[in-house]
Amino acid sequence: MALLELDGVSKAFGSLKAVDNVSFKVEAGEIFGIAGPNGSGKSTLFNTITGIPFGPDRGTIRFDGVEIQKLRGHRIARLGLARTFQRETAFDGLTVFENALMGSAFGGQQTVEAAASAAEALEFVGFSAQDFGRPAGELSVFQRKCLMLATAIAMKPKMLLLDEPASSLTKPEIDSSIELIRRTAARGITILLIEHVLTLLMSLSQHLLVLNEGSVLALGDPRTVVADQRVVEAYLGSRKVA
Ligand SMILES: Nc1ncnc2c1ncn2[C@@H]1O[C@H](COP(=O)(O)OP(=O)(O)OP(=O)(O)O)[C@@H](O)[C@H]1O
Repeated sequence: MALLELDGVSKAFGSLKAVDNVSFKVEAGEIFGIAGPNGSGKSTLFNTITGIPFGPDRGTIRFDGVEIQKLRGHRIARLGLARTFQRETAFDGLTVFENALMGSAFGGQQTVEAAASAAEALEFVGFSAQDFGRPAGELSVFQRKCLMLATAIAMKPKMLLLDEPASSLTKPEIDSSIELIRRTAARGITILLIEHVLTLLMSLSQHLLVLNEGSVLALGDPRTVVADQRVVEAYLGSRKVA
């Protein structure tokens, strides 16, 4: 049984079909990539899956055997589905540790366990104990992305939805992100990943889905998908993908 299964999922804003009849499956343990041009519906798709801030208008979403398309965001999170956002979101006035604690507490853990998971997740993404007391507002963009990831990992999710984890990063930071996502998957967390940076998608994903104008344009092995002429025309232009 797939860990996540979408069947005919749609979401419209007025007459704009932002997500249009999308179906796919993500198997437990894999890294599944989603690409597509600006405005193709990637973030809206994540929103409909997580219920944050809204679910789909139509279609079925099954996570770990449970239909979630009508559940509220916090219920979905507590089933083990966590997400990060395109823009680095953190509570700037709270410390690094308090931010991660928000994740483990939101995930439903009690005080002692929540503190331990927060500390472990922060160390896992590269924070030292000295960083724990720093205000999140002091962090660099890369560190804020790491904090957002740690906050999600502290929830102890079965699956993590990462929305453009490499945006606004330098090449060495992108390489560090690739390594971090790989290590996160090695913890047994299934990953659904939206990204514009193709090197990241190509080096990490076992399956790649390309959205165009809200619909699935191509789905399959990443190398086959990026060689698909429709994908080249819609998304890659004339750029060659090594
Ligand atoms: N809350 C909203 N209200 C109205 N229209 C929206 C809303 N959210 C998204 N849209 C529209 O839905 C379409 C899909 O947007 P979405 O942000 O999902 O695309 P995307 O593929 O994630 O784009 P990008 O790569 O630029 O982040 C766009 O035309 C966008 O303007």
